[in-house]
Amino acid sequence: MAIKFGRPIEMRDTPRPKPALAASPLDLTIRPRRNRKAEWARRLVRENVLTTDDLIWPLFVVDGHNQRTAITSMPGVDRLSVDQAVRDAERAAKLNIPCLALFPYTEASLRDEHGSEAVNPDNLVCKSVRAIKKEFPDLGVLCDVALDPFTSHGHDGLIEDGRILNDETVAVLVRQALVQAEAGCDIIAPSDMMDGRVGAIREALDAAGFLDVQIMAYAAKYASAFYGPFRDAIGSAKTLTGDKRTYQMDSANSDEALREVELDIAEGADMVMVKPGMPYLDIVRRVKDAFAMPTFVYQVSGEYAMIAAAAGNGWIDGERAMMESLVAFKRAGADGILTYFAPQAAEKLRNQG
Ligand SMILES: NCC(=O)CCC(=O)O
Ligand SMILES: [Mg+2]
Repeated sequence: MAIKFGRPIEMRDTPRPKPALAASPLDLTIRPRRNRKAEWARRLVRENVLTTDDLIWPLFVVDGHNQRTAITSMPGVDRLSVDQAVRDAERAAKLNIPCLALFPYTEASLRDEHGSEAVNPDNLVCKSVRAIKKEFPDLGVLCDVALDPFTSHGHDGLIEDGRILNDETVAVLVRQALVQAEAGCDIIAPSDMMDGRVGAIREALDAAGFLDVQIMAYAAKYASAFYGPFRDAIGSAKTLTGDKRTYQMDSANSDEALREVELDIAEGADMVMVKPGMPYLDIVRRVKDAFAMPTFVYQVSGEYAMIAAAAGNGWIDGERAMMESLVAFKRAGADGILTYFAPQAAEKLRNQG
């Protein structure tokens, strides 16, 4: 069955004609509907506004030239060769989207147990950063720090005897962050959930003179089924062995998110993030209220896929669901949103004037 929003019926400002249905008026002094009577009135009392300034657009990059390959589980999102990523950067700049986030699809032959390609200064992410910053120096570029796009086992860290090694992983992440900063990345975003990585990365960035490179910590990142399509996009869906529950958070927890965020702030995070988005709006609100930090939220691939798939089937109005989901993040307290809808949302906002 098609679920659509009806077109709003606006009341006229002129006196009503005789009502068709007779009823004695209720004795109501307060009628909340008055403030909703017309679009101008709704605009006047609106509490939260989404703007293009709130958007970070994640892109997937792949080796090759002049390539845009569709990602089946993310309708409308492509993997891009570096030259095409630069074209999307141009689109972002034209739309005034402040920042891009880059994720690589690493060739199978370059993946190994240690994620060595992550620290290669010429890997796809570093190449893309250089190419984008060269043409669009004023566009922000965020790079994810974690090993999952580079490991043969699909985990974010190094493994020994089936265990994820925290401190050894942090040492590699520090090197990964440094090659990204050297390539020109503006925001380093550790998404690995190892303990102590923010502090270690901050110290190394400062020691190398990258005093202005920001850190956006994926501070409260939950072990989530909603990452499925992302793993298709970066090619780790088939290789991932087991799950990530020894490092990503348990979806039943909320106080723990505050402790995680507090640690990352103490270690030097400039901005914090909650991920996924829509199932965790309560966490966004708690984090914003508790720390008053720049707080971001990631509307992840599965959230995107649900809306895109339902819209593609004609089951919901995709554009309205997109805008409703994005303003919900603002209402929950987010200062910004990483979303695959960024270009469509920015276009819609521009056309609205
Ligand atoms: N570190 C980045 C992600 O894991 C993104 C997940 C998603 O979009 O599903
Ligand atoms: Mg942590």
